[in-house]
Amino acid sequence: MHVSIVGSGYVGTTVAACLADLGHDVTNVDVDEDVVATINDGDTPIHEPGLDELIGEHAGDRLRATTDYDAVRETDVTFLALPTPSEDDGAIDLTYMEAGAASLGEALAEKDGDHLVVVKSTVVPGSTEDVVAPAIEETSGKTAGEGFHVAMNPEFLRMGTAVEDFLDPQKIVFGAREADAYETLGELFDPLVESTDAAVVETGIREAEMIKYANNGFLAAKVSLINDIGNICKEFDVDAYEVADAIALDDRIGGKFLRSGLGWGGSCFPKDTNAIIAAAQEAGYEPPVLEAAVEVNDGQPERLLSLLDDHADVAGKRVAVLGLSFKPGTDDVRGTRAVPVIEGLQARGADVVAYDPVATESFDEYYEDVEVEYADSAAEALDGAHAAVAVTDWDEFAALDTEFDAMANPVVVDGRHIVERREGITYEGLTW
Ligand SMILES: NC(=O)C1=CN([C@@H]2O[C@H](COP(=O)(O)OP(=O)(O)OC[C@H]3O[C@@H](n4cnc5c(N)ncnc54)[C@H](O)[C@@H]3O)[C@@H](O)[C@H]2O)C=CC1
Ligand SMILES: O=C(O)[C@H]1O[C@H](OP(=O)(O)OP(=O)(O)OC[C@H]2O[C@@H](n3ccc(=O)[nH]c3=O)[C@H](O)[C@@H]2O)[C@H](O)[C@@H](O)[C@@H]1O
Repeated sequence: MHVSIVGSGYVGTTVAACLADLGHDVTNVDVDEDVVATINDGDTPIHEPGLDELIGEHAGDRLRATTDYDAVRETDVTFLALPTPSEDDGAIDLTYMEAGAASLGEALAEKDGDHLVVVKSTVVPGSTEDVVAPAIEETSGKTAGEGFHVAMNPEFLRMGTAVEDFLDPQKIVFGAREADAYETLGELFDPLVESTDAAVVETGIREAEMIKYANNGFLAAKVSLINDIGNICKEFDVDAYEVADAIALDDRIGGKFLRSGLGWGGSCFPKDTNAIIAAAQEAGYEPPVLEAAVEVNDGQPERLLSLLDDHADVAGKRVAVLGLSFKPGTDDVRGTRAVPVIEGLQARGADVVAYDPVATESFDEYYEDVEVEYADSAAEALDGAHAAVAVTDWDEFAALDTEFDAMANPVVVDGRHIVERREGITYEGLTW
């Protein structure tokens, strides 16, 4: 099939390269000329394992990129993989979706024949039909359900394993109204359904939109619940990781997403929990469990710092921060817990020196206002430090050993259950 994908960030680029790999002819449309040039050169604009190989293989053949929306007319289906950030109050900001839909509508105005528009972005229930479709109608002069059709296909990939997740999904959700839309989506994803155990869920558009928030909300709340339990464990000198290993044996609970500590960050859990809470409030319902999940999450960095206060007065002292990315395996720093930790340390008067294996540059660019010294290695960060805090669970932090000997005061507060306890250091775990 001929597919266009509007927006070529983490999701749009991954989906485009994977659909090309499944045999489709794919065009990425993005407003960013650098992103477009990078893809056409056979390179990846984002860092994801396996993505460079796929783009290298298919660019110039079944995969291309352009800034020109007119290219969508040559395709049967357009996915919208545009950003859906938060407003100041946490509510979803749909301005990118509206702008993309308006440009798409202008291009479709001159297309004869049918076109399917699929919202891939995470949007609150109602957005596809009440915001995206009218924006396309306005500039195309066509009517949704006649000149073009809309559908919703949420994405569940994780950063760091995006290609693997897309090519081996547990479920594929098609939200649509008409049989034709299910059929087109079915045809598009058929190679994936045939080659994996993926379940296909055919549902309504609003249900598809909500499934994405339910998925992320459930996972975020699961981590907050284990953090809540972990905080209780800490009060009673109980190891929350031993408790988690035991409850994981009950398959109604399961063993995933039970790592307690500093809590969730990233570009999606924080924004999506806030967006669905704001949407629920707007509709007249206060969701207490999701609100509590956010509250527990927001409290974890300060709990870590208060444990540090028990062991060291860091005013005027060098403190090492180990890890800047929001999770290991990525240089993405959006929503990272490193920010509240660093700000809390600086509020205590500490001189922060931070180290991350890959995310130093992105952190420095993304958080221009956060002033820290960067080290080239964990050993350099620890050298002369009066305390260290572990923020990201990079494997290399588990291997640290004699590097702690160079600390001026060997206190380690671990927010991720990653540093090994050893002789000679005062070790404090956040929930164990
Ligand atoms: N990043 C992730 O792991 C996941 C993200 N999502 C959702 O997917 C959506 C997209 O997220 P990301 O890919 O992370 O965003 P991103 O910020 O990485 O990429 C967005 C791209 O859209 C482009 N763009 C902006 N306005 C445009 C316009 N008017 N026309 C054409 N291109 C335009 C930007 O230049 C950028 O390349 C969001 O709703 C997000 O919540 C869903 C699952 C996973
Ligand atoms: O909507 C999205 O963008 C994506 O959000 C998450 O993916 P991602 O943000 O890449 O990262 P996760 O691996 O889910 O981790 C999120 C955060 O939770 C934290 N976490 C995760 C698991 C755990 O046990 N404990 C824990 O603190 C991680 O450190 C990280 O900060 C979801 O897992 C994806 O399914 C979803 O598509």
